[in-house]
Amino acid sequence: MTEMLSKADLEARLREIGRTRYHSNHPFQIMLQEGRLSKPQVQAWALNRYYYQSMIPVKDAHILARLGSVELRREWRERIIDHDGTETERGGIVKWIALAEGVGLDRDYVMSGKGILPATRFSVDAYVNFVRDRTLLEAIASSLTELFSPNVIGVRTKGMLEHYDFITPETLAYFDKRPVQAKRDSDFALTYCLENARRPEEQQAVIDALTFKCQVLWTQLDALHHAYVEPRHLPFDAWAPDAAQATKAA
Ligand SMILES: O=C(O)c1cc(C(=O)O)c2c(n1)C(=O)C(=O)c1cc(C(=O)O)[nH]c1-2
Repeated sequence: MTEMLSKADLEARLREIGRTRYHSNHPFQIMLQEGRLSKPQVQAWALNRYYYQSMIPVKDAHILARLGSVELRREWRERIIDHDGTETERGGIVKWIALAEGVGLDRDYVMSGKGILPATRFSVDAYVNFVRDRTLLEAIASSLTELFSPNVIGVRTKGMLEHYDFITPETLAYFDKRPVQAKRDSDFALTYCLENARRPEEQQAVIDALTFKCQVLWTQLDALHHAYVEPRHLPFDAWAPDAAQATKAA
């Protein structure tokens, strides 16, 4: 890109990436929300996504350490609090464990990280490393997928409650606060990126960071689909639906 885009044009480019590349378009996501997955396939999703959830505050701590003002740090630290919680309020990580238990997985097994797909680990670690190693602008831009998450969370939650008899509102409590938090966080990140991408190369870096992050999310669903839907090639050491240690005794 050689031309400088207006802020409105850069925002339009970012929204177009979300429209085409966000994981809301992934076949596994569509099967999940349409009730076309079996219980073990939903369990595999919950188990693997725990690793993503557990690493979000770690990647946000990398960003926090690089923010140069009290105001920016105060804003960003909310993300870590949302996931880690406080003495009085459950955070997202604890709520995700409850979700995993709610679909019948054993909490210690989920927290151990054993049995997740290698591609889950590789893509989540790639996200954390990207945020650690790239510029602050790219690190912040890589969170912009959250511009698109309120919509997919709404569709997914509604669909799961409608279609699966083993899913209750309590199980999905993780998602209750996410749309509001995601809107607050992504509005802030978008404003930051639009204001701080002051050269064409920086604008391109923002676009590339969002594209990369869409790939991080997409790869996780590709891996689930490959292992648990079609062709069911289970990698060595991955959780198998009948693995006794992973599911609660009835
Ligand atoms: O349910 C979803 O589809 C979804 C998507 C995303 C996202 O777009 O990265 C996040 C979340 N959920 C989420 O719960 C969350 O805490 C979160 C943090 C981040 C981030 O990159 O900082 N993305 C997401």
